[in-house]
Amino acid sequence: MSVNLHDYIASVPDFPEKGIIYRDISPLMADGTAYRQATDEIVAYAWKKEVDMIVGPEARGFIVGCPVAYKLGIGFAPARKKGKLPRPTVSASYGLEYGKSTLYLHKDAIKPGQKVLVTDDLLATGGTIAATIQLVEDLGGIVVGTAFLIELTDLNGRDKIKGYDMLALMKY
Ligand SMILES: O=P(O)(O)OC[C@H]1O[C@H](OP(=O)(O)OP(=O)(O)O)[C@H](O)[C@@H]1O
Ligand SMILES: Nc1ncnc2[nH]cnc12
Repeated sequence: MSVNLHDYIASVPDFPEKGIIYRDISPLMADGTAYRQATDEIVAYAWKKEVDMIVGPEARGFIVGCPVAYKLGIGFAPARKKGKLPRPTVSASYGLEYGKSTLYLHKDAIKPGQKVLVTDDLLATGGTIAATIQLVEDLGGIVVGTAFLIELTDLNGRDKIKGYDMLALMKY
């Protein structure tokens, strides 16, 4: 059975605290068929790219990346927010649609030369993905692709990752 992934994102809830149109992936993740279908599409992409390792930013990059890593039998490294990782890290700061943040990756998370796929739920301004790519590259990893459930095309996040291959399952 195949489902229309857009249907799960179509109802846009208000999120007054953030003051933006918020694309909530929760309904998609809550449906096993939709979650598996979205995961399988990213698995097929990662398989073609011969990915060795997946890196995803906290928090929703984990939701997208971990099942892909599990299916391929490869590792997943979390890029985390401030104060979460216990061992030495590299870090990168970035701007968001609603604020600023910094991401951290353990220095031993990636081996130089490993082919890495970066996953996240959504590409908005591109700050998060650009920072995650920077962390991987600081450690000598090769970013062979990026994969998202959603791309918000008006925010031109793509421009921040020019030169990197990209898969977006849904565009708004
Ligand atoms: O392309 P950008 O403008 O960088 O925005 C996209 C990022 O924003 C959201 O994460 P958020 O920082 O809100 O963290 P969360 O996943 O912990 O909610 C989303 O999950 C992406 O990671
Ligand atoms: N518009 C949006 N909806 C959901 N998550 C986001 N992260 C950044 N922008 C977002």
